[in-house]
Amino acid sequence: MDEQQQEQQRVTEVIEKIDEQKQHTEDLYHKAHQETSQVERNYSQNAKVNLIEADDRIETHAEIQQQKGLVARAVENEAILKRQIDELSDLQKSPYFGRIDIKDADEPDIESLYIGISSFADRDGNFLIYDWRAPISSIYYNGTLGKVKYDTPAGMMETELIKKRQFTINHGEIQHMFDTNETVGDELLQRALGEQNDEYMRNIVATIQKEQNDIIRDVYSDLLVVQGVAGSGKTSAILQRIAFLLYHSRTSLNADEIVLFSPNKLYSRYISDVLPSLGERNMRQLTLAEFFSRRLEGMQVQTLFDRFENQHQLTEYEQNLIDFKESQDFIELIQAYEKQLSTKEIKFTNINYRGEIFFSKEQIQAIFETFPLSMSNKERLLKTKNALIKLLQKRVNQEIKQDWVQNQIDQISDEKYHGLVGTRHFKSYDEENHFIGRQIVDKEFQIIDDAIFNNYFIDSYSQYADFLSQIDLGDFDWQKVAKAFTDAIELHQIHLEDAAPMMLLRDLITGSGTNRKFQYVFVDEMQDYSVAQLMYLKHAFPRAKFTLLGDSEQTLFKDVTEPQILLAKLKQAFHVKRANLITLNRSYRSTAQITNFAAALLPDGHKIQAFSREGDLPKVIIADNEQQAVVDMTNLCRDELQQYGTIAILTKNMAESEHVATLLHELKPSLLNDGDRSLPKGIVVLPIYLAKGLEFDSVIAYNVSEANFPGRLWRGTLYTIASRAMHQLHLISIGKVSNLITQIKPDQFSFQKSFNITPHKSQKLDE
Ligand SMILES: Nc1ncnc2c1ncn2[C@@H]1O[C@H](COP(=O)(O)OP(=O)(O)OP(=O)(O)O)[C@@H](O)[C@H]1O
Repeated sequence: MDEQQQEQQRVTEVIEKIDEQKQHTEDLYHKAHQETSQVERNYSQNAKVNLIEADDRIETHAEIQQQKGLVARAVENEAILKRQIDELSDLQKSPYFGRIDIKDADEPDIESLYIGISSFADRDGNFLIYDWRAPISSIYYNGTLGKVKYDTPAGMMETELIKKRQFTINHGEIQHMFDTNETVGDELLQRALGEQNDEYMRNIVATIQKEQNDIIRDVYSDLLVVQGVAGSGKTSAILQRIAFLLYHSRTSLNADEIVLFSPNKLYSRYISDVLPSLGERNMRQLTLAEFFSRRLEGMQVQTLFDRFENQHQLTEYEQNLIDFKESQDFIELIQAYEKQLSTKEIKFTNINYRGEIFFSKEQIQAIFETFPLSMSNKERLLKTKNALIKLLQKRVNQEIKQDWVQNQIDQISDEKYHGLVGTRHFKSYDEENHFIGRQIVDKEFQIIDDAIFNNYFIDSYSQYADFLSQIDLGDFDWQKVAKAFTDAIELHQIHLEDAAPMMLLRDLITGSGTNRKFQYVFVDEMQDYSVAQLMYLKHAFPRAKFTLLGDSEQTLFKDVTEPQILLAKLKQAFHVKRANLITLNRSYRSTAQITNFAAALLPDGHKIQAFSREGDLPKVIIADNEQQAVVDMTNLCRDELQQYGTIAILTKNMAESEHVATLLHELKPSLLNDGDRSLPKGIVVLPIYLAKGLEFDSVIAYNVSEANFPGRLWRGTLYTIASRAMHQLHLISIGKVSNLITQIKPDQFSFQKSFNITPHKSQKLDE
């Protein structure tokens, strides 16, 4: 038997064992299912017991609670077994993708370990497959043959790596198999990357590269910053990292304690399948807009999309002001302002009830002033809150005796009565009356209670305006800045650059706004976040370790910030000890021709390494007018559709996308906007900021003319557009092509004047 036959025999044997285990688990599952049905039946019968009979009530209640517990446990048990069956089914199709042969110094024999998506042991406890996240599996990703080290909970271990073998196994058959000394050989990666784009991102466990593995397995850093060029696998790496962390800290971390800030809803959907495909639950996902609007209820916070749409229209003064408001210095000014706030400067406001003052601001301020100055504002406010709650309780007790409450008690329905009273017993009528009255008033005054609890007696907006008006720095007219802020608030609007500082000020004064539950915070596309926003996130999740990923070159409409400078800034701003910067320079998404073209758009693009997957040169098509561009795009789309599943026409803004979609209506393209949650197949038209983090088989960049992409501030936009393409890239220009492109060496792309004319290299691009 040759080696492949031997390996195939093992695969077949392992699959048989998996099958046995699966059948056994399925039996257990059916039993569990019957048990669940039984306890559910018991529960519904018990729940029907007459609850009106007072004597039975308490007993029934206890019984129902017990039954409820039983139902929950049975359902959970069933779900665990179902998950195991799913995992075994996945393993059956492709039980593993790697093999390492190792020899420990004190062992005479060589041991062969097979690595797959999850562990599998036979009935005698022999591991037939090791989970890719197990300590020993790191050798597969990190090590070259010879002496290797790997980290375990018991410390560093050493062994000798004798062989590394990779497999592609499909439906139980070995398709390819080869030995390698590299991290993970090019061959497997070539195959993975050559495939067409899917609706969902795939996991990359079989082909994780060494530098990606460093990101995935970092359990030490409090702040991990990843600067990775477009397509270098940042998003892939964080998802595998989450799966790794969940495995590594199985008993102390669950998926609900991890939050990922994602750029948009399309992206959220695109990545949603990776963790389930690895047998893990998804983490929480939020966009920055969602996070802000939850914390600033009733306000319309400017979205990042709105910012992108309008940024290029800003004057230099306006842009400078935004930059300053988004800086660490500005956040420090807020912190200093809050520290020195005197009692008189705190902006109290009335708590109203049904249009009338319930607690006046003077009354609240007077209470606040009764607490000693030696306390911090935060402590004094907490005490004020408690005092207000006591006063409210007093009012509740007085209110119970009012006619309106007594009237409601007299007219109460049986159902409502039982809802309020439950299983309680009362010694007297008065006691019962007081109890019910209290419930009614409590409910009525809930809104006041909420207002106290949420610190609505502090006018955070006026406070922030006050802060703005007293700044004495830079060339800005701060009185005007404060007025513009207040005017926007009148319309329930808040600019993006004001949101984080404003919330921070509110939280610092009131001692609120922090969530200690989250252990990990991930931010993808970090270049779209300001330092002020990131500092606010750190404040909001004080216990969490942060992983920030991005590409400074994909900054839209702005100059880039060097990653080292950003790390230094964040390290200082976050007050962390263990910060780590990992740089990824190899790009996997696109063919080498597309990556090299995209890299050439950047001044220091030479550091970007293309993965050696060959394809066509990107093509610039010059149309004389819009009509001709439409003909070109139509022909192009029809051609590309023969070969590819998704073709994206990317524009620089929404208005342009709408225009293009109208022009191409015959092709019935899907026009995507901010609210879209899924990516259809076929032709899609969308602005680049909505395509962040996404990729398409074929990309058409719309109108890359000098008039549409003038100057260096558009460089990042063009680079981001070009780097979304996996297999084909076309760039349509109406008239003279942007200088950002014409400065590229002519052998890195081809061009043609009109779609049906054969390309002619000597033709001048800017003719
Ligand atoms: N080790 C790998 N094995 C297989 N595929 C990989 C690997 N690394 C990256 N890829 C693929 O490369 C593409 C780009 O990866 P990903 O989207 O994670 O990159 P990114 O750095 O987040 O990109 P961008 O910043 O441009 O959005 C994806 O299709 C991903 O599956």
